[in-house]
Amino acid sequence: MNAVTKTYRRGAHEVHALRGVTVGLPRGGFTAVMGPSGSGKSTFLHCAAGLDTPTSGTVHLGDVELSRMGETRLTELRREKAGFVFQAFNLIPSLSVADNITLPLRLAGGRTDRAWLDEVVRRVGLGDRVAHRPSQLSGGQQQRVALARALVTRPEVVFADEPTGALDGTTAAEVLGLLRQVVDAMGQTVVMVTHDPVAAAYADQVLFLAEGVIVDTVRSGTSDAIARRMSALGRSMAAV
Ligand SMILES: Nc1ncnc2c1ncn2[C@@H]1O[C@H](COP(=O)(O)OP(=O)(O)OP(=O)(O)O)[C@@H](O)[C@H]1O
Repeated sequence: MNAVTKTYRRGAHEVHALRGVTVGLPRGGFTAVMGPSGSGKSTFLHCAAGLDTPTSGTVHLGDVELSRMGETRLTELRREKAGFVFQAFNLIPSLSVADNITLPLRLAGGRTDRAWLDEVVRRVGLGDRVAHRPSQLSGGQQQRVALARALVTRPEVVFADEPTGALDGTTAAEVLGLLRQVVDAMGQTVVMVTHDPVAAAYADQVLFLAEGVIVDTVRSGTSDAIARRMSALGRSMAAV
């Protein structure tokens, strides 16, 4: 993404959620995005994924430029090139695990590659649960379904917005370990917004946003180092 700004209008006011963000997210890498509340993390993710369009600047997803695309084409492109994992899992309760996972393929009018589906289900450890309904699964298992659904289209990037926000520590660690594994073993690119330094430490690099700009990047940071960077950011914001 290059020189991306996003300005929201709230009544007579303008909110500058992103103020000129230029960053390349490494293909086959795991990037975490952190920052104080209101720093623009969700806006960044939404612009990067084509869920929202920037006010100015350009966004590429793979080799396609999103920023000037109409809504219909953008929707198609998101289905083809982006996978999503949200805090609230967002599974369809009336569908089985298998049907939840293959939903993006059906929406895109594509065929299900049986071998790939089996591979994805195996990788996320859901082999014996495919006939279950989401309500019959634990939170961690539901998030595994969401991850499988995100991977099934072989997306350019998996975008995860607080994927462990609703999970306890042990279950969160399992889901983060899986995200790490899809990067290492499958070469998948993952971008994750998180508040949690422990979660961010699973990433290869952590981008720190403050007031709509990237103010720092930490590579291969421990959770302690990331937490220290975050609290320093909090203090400098509080001093403004
Ligand atoms: N649709 C919208 N309309 C108006 N203002 C918005 C909208 N979405 C976000 N904002 C504002 O833009 C700024 C950045 O919001 P954003 O949600 O990207 O931050 P964030 O870092 O994800 O915050 P949090 O950690 O609290 O989720 C905030 O001031 C927010 O109030």
